[in-house]
Amino acid sequence: IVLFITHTHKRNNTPRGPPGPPPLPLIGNLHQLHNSSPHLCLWQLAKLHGPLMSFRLGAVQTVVVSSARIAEQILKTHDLNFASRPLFVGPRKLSYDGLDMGFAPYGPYWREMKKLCIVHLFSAQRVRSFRPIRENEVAKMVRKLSEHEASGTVVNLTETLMSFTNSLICRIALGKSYGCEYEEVVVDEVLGNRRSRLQVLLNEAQALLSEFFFSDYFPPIGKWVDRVTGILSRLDKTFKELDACYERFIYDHMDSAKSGKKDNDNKEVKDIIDILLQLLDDRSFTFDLTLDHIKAVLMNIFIAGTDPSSATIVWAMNALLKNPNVMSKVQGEVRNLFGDKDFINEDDVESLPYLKAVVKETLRLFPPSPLLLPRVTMETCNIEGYEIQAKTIVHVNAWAIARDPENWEEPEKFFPERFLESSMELKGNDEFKVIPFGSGRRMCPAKHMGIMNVELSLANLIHTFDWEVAKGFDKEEMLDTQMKPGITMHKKSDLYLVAKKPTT
Ligand code: HEM
Repeated sequence: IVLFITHTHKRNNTPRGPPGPPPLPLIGNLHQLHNSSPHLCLWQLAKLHGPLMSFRLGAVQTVVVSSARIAEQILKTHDLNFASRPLFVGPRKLSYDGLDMGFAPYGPYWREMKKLCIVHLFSAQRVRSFRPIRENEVAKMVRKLSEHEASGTVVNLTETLMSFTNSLICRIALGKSYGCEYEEVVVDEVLGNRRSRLQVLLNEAQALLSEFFFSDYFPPIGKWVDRVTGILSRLDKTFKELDACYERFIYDHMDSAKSGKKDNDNKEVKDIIDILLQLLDDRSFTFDLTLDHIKAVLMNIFIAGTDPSSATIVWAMNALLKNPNVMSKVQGEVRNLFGDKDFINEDDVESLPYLKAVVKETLRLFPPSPLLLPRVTMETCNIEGYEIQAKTIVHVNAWAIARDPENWEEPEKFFPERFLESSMELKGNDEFKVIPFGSGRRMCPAKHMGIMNVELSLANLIHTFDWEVAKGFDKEEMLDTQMKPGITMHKKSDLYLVAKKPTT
């Protein structure tokens, strides 16, 4: 009786956690999520349980935020307490035990690594220095597409854009496109398009970063299950191959620095490895920079730098093909101003407000990281009267927030005009209605680079060509908005299109 009374008293006086769906024994709410689009399942659940919802995945307590008001609490008011990341099995391995910037837990090491990245890799001056590479790679892509246009052959635009962003990031990070020297793999059965081995490895790493590892959710038996399913050996194999690639890139740079010959496509522009190798002798950091730190940063640049940009351009083209009025308005803007030019450069893009609005509207409706990257609480705290325990995993559903009818008129409509009338810059620090780059301390440090990649390539794609869905493909099916599973939200069906010379 004494135990019963003490227990009941304690329970009545314990602050309440956020509401949520009742968990099943052992698995919790795992059965309510499916891997291909967890943000959609969580959005539906949030409609029933509210914008601050808690649930359990195996042994892991999780909270999901689905409104701009609560996102502001998490990413601004209490940002410090929510600034850490959980180091799950996949990210732990691929980030050399959290030596990178994206997956490292919050603390003195992450702060120092962030300083290094912001000052040396993502500063406005550094991003400007990569401009010739961006313009050169976009021009190369347009030349390739012109060959298709001249011969009237079908283009897999999704694959073209993946290769473009991969090639761009290779030149920014490594000085040249290494990928092609590795064995190539056919990835497109219809047209026989191929991807370089490096691209295939990065895609595998991307998949592994969001794969379900039992060890993360069922600690005592999980490792054993992961061994049996083979996922741990898949992770090990990908890690070893990628590690060998990074090592080769770094040693090639060291060799050419010793010999004084720059084996590079970039002429005067310093690439990311050049910059990081110079920092090896810099004693101003609180830790000794090693090759593993450089490899971990390279992983971030490759994974974060390639997929979100190509996914966004694909979603933008998909939306424009589905909305011909918007397509002709944005093409009108570009062609009226620059009709006589062969190439739209980065200065030209600055005078295209409607194109910029199209990119913002794309990022609102199709944020490439719909749940941002997961956070973990450092201490127990109180949000809107609910207690959130320390070590709770937190997902911010940027997808749901950007479609909330409380904040957006006709939220499902692709309507770039809504951004012409507002000064919203997707910065996230004062506007939480649309946060494709996250916000607060862990916000994307390369927002400008990401937006510039998307705006420049989109401007040239729609300026140089008119686009149609290729004959023999079902238009409705191809332009649907289904997504592939993964840490970045890619469109499920590839865009098979025909590029044509503009008629007017
Ligand atoms: C359209 C393009 C891009 C989008 C939409 C995007 C989006 C994001 C998002 C949502 C996050 C997590 C933010 C949070 O947790 O609050 C993030 C983090 C990050 N992004 Fe981006 N990103 C883009 C391009 C890039 C590029 C080009 C790079 C680098 C070359 C990059 C590097 C990073 C890094 C290093 C982080 C981790 C930051 C940290 O945890 O401290 N991103 N990005």
